[in-house]
Amino acid sequence: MAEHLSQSELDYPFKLLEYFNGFRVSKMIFSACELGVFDLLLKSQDALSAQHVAQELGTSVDGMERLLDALVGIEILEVERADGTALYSSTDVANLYLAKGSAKSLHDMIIYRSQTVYPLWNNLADAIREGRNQYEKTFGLPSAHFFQAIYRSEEEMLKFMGIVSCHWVLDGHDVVTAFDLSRFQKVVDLGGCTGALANEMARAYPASSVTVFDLPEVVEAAQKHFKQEDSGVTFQSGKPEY
Ligand SMILES: C[S@@+](CC[C@H](N)C(=O)[O-])C[C@H]1O[C@@H](n2cnc3c(N)ncnc32)[C@H](O)[C@@H]1O
Repeated sequence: MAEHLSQSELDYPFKLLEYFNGFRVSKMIFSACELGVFDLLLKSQDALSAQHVAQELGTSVDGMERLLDALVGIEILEVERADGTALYSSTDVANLYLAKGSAKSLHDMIIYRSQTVYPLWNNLADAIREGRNQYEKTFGLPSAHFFQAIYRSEEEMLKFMGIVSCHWVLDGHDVVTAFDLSRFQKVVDLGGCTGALANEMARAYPASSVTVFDLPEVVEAAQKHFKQEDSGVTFQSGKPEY
């Protein structure tokens, strides 16, 4: 029988403390991404001192040293010592997922979580009390129309589209092949956004015709910024009210 959390935690609340501190771990990674730590370490051939990183990224040396040590503590960075100086380098995982530009980069997802999702979750208790999203309180935006709030500017819309694509880079192939969908000759991804999932679908089932349907401004941006040549996916736009 599965052991309940409360029973295993009675002597010492390891898990609970880990849960309480989860936001600190998230914020360390978010901040390092925003400051460009992972991009700099990826670009550099050599391991770098905190002073070097701080100078390149325009931060305090003390703050950067603390951040780098904390990232070593959670095994995202590595450290070695040379003549008494700590030199930091990225792990393969950080290079692949946290720096910009790799095929599997989750950078856009991290920035969106840091700048949009995290502030919204800061008002989680109010969301539960009131039974509605917290765009108004968090960002001063009318929240009745969810996507009007999310797409409040082109920049915000592109950020949202970036995070949607990131998800499917990780899980898209597994999702579309979890069941054999080859007997469906026509597939429409309603609200298919950038077409990231549709691309996976088209790759897995080359005999099917795959169409993405989304709002006109999203389809335009998808084709301009996220288009995958040769994917065979077609786009159609419209704005059904519901
Ligand atoms: C949460 S996103 C999901 C995107 C994608 N299906 C995925 O799972 O990655 C919802 C999508 O629905 C689209 N959408 C929202 N309202 C819509 C409407 N009235 N008509 C068409 N698409 C809409 C949004 O632009 C967005 O791309």
